[in-house]
Amino acid sequence: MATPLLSLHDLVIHIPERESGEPLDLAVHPGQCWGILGPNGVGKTTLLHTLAGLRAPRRGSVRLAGTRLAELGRQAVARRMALVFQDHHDGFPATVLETALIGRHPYLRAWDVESPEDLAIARGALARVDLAHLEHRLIATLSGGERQRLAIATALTQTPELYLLDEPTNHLDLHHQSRVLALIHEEVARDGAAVLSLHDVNLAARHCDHLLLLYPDGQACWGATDRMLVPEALERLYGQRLARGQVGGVPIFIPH
Ligand SMILES: Nc1ncnc2c1ncn2[C@@H]1O[C@H](COP(=O)(O)OP(=O)(O)OP(=O)(O)O)[C@@H](O)[C@H]1O
Repeated sequence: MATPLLSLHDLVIHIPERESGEPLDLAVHPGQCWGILGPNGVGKTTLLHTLAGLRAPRRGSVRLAGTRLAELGRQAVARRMALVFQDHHDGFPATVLETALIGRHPYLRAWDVESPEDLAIARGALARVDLAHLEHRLIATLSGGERQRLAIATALTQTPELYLLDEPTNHLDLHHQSRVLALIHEEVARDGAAVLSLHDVNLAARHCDHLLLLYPDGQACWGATDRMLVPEALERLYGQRLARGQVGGVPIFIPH
């Protein structure tokens, strides 16, 4: 099989107050969309930060396209991997378009200015998340959902192969939840890959082809979505009884 875009080797993430965790050994290949599911505080964000090389694991390693993350420079990583994390800090008063253009920085040298092509890529990304009409707005004036869509647009502007997204549907209305997950699908279908944490099992069932379940005691299991969506496993994951139904051939789970 071809080299995976991302691979986890004997990886144990560092959760300060947890003694141990099951080592993760899995590979994310082009064309795959992986969902991370688990209750609050289980380590979804910590895992994504570790996969991005922003936090050291307790044990094991992460490889990006076959090379250990630790051996790659940040610019090389940023050309292949885009991150959408939960905290959006305003560094300085920037417009929506200026912020999306940050996605082109991995391709520019120190004193380069963005080219017309960079501008076209950023504008195209803003249009894909329905933000084209706000390109001149200051980001401090955006709503929570608009900020989240801008973060997605900035990642799209980066034109990476791999997306790491922490709760990408956060703050989004129903239409934009669907829209953003469809966009991720489009990127994955172009030989990309995505790893995203989600709180909504039903979105995961519909949009992810592989799932990683993280349990509070440090246990984990992973595999193809249809094998992972077992009601008993999900009930144990969340400590919540679930009723299962089906819509259009896709399972749905409702707390009861
Ligand atoms: N700097 C820190 N010091 C101590 N504990 C920490 C620190 N950072 C994170 N933790 C703890 O590590 C655990 C995992 O946090 P993480 O944010 O990865 O969880 P999560 O699964 O993303 O949660 P949520 O679903 O609530 O977003 C939590 O119990 C959190 O309180």
